[in-house]
Amino acid sequence: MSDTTAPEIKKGLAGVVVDTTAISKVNPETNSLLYRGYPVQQLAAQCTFEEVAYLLWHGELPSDDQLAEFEDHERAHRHLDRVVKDAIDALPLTAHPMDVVRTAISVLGALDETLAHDRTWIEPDFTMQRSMRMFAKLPAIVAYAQRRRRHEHAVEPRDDLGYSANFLHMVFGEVPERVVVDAFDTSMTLYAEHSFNASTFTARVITSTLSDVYSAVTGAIGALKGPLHGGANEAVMHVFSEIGSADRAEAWLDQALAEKRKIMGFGHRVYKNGDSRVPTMRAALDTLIAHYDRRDMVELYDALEQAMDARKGIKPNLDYPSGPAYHLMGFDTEVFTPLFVAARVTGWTAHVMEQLSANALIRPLSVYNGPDERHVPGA
Ligand SMILES: CC(=O)SCCNC(=O)CCNC(=O)[C@H](O)C(C)(C)COP(=O)(O)OP(=O)(O)OC[C@H]1O[C@@H](n2cnc3c(N)ncnc32)[C@H](O)[C@@H]1OP(=O)(O)O
Ligand SMILES: O=C([O-])CC(=O)C(=O)O
Repeated sequence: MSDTTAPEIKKGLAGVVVDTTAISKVNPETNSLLYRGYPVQQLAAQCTFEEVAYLLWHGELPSDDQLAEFEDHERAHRHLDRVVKDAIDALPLTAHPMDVVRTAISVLGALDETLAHDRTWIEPDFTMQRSMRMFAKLPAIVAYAQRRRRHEHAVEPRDDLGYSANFLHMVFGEVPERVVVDAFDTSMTLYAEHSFNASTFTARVITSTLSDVYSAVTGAIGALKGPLHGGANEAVMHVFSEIGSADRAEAWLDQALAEKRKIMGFGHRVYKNGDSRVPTMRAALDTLIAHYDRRDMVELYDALEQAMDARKGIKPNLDYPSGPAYHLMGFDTEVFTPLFVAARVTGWTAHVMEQLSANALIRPLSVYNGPDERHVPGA
């Protein structure tokens, strides 16, 4: 008898609702994104990234006192231990910065003595403290990764600077003008959180086994690296280099589509009419283009966007404006996705805490389509 009850397979879990979350709401119908109820555009305009991190972890925006205490903690944990620097130095200079960042987070976990001694790592206090440490140290890790590639010495953090100004100081050895710091801070807020995307889901799967928060973040970094997810911001810059100038965008696109290539920085699993974060990041990119006097960049940006809309009706995602923005700020292309890590560690760890608070092991089913049962000769 044929099986008439074969389960429906949802490839890529497309359209599958797996849990609830109170951290963010992605709404493709209204093209909106809320963090804990607040529109992300308002957070980007009114709040620092530190305030956004506090909101994601605690559910509410901080009072002045709470923010001061939070900033003190963040500033106190910015330094990178010699052991972590040594571990990074053991890697070849050719290692991709995403691999450097993933390794550094893994090393931080291995150095955490609590993990060696007991299983309190699933307790909320432990997870919150360690999330803060990773959040505070990631700028130093990313800065170290870029400066090392350039054969430059490490720059120590400054505790008189906010998160974004200090981040840029550690990468470039100086604090850039306000317009650059603001654009960078905006990008951090926009990248911070996006419900059950692939890397966040990875973090939740790892957490669901009652593993620790470092392991969850290490795995999430691996998931983010791929060009269908966070790796797209780096890939956008490679596309821009391939195209060269605005007048070549249409011909380049026609050929790329004929070769069935996916155009990096376009399309989204959830948003089908444009990514809610793009207008805010595009506005930030425009301020950078004016600041650095790079009209050529926006001409190429617009030409490819218009050609893609005309050919496929597919809109840009957040990685499309972020890639050129980070390029103008002076980051190496390979460091773009690590910047995404530094922002998204807030969202990932908020999800780790949410998962732990109402845990169920994540373990879906599959339909077997391999050979029928057979026997090893002689068995
Ligand atoms: C921050 C982020 O992570 S945002 C995502 C960043 N990733 C990228 O920019 C990579 C490029 N984009 C893509 O590959 C896809 O749009 C994804 C992976 C993001 C989403 O993909 P899915 O939801 O699985 O949509 P899917 O791949 O099925 O696309 C539907 C159709 O649109 C096409 N399409 C979607 N995105 C693109 C693209 N960027 N370039 C060309 N065609 C595309 C697909 O080829 C497919 O066409 P078909 O129906 O003729 O086969
Ligand atoms: O939501 C997604 O699938 C990808 C994305 O935009 C993000 O993680 O920011």
